Amino acid sequence: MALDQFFEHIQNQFDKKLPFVAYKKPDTSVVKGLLQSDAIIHTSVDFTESGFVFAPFDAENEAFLIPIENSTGIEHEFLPSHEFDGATKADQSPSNQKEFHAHLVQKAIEAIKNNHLKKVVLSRREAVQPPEANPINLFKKLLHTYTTAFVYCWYHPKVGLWLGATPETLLSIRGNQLKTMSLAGTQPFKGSTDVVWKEKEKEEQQLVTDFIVGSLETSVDTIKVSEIETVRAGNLLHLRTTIQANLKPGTLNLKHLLKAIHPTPAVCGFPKDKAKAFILEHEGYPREFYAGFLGELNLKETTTRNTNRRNVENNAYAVSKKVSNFYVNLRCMQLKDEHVYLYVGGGITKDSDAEMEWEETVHKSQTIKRIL
Ligand SMILES: C=C(O[C@@H]1C=C(C(=O)O)C=C[C@H]1O)C(=O)O
Repeated sequence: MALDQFFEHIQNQFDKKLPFVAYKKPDTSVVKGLLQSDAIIHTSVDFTESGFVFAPFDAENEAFLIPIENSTGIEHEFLPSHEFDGATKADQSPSNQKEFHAHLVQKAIEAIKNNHLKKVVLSRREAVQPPEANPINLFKKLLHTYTTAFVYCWYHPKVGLWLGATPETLLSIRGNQLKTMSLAGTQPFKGSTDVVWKEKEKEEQQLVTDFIVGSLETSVDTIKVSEIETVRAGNLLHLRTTIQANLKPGTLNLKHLLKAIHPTPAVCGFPKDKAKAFILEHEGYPREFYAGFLGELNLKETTTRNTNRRNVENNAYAVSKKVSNFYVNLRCMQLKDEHVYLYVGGGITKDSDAEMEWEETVHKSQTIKRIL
């Protein structure tokens, strides 16, 4: 199958109003698709199913599933033709949202100063001009522009269509090995990753690391936490810590792990329940799948090993592992009922400045705006 045919399959599926997901994992050169054969809504009950999961911010709501057994998988090598230079475009964010956002940030700072919260991530939804291009073309543009992101296009006729290019891994599980990251703190990329971070950013990122390590503790044997590094995501820089662990033998319980870790303080806040309640009460719009998570659920990965001894027919043996790779749904947009929305947010702490928090959401909105 040629690459054009890959995209034609996805386009046909969309034209037939059948569910699908197409995606490329960070730093890989394969674009994959999972095309569901019916238009039924499937959900994940306990994350023991196999397929591709699309879960909302609010874990009380349903996580949708494209089950492996009801779908056809396709894939193709994908080599990006050009890389994005990181240039920032002029601000086109609606100023009428600015006042509301500043108010919201102020309310959060008060709640933090009154000791109700330590951090809360506040976001907004921005309606953008419907792009002329169709979603499959937008997906292609995202693929070419953001090579180190998890880039996806997810569609269900009864739910909507989402596209994104996220820099954040929620959880990767391969056999008994677990990987995740703490990603927080934002500044515009201006040509170098050798930058200075303020205490505010360092503290808010450390809070995410501590939360993740704490929430994994009962499920893992050993845990390795990397040094903090500065990473680039399109026109932005973030602070990142990589966390790796071995799950206690025989204890893989994805439902339990996800409940503990999602949503992290990178997209919700701390303490989790209070931050979530603040968001649901004050943000003034439904996040739906923004800051939720999505990705491969319990896929079987088989690697063949050969012991290299001659004339022994059955010395090649297959090792099979269950693999899950979930990403946080950030830098995303939604096409729904003739509307096009993009979603952006940032972490608020006691040291936040309302104007700068607004600017941060404007910068984040450019990840999507530049492909429209
Ligand atoms: C909430 C978003 O991003 C998250 C919040 C960040 C921050 O507060 O600095 C940085 C990266 C992400 O973990 C978003 O992109 O909408």
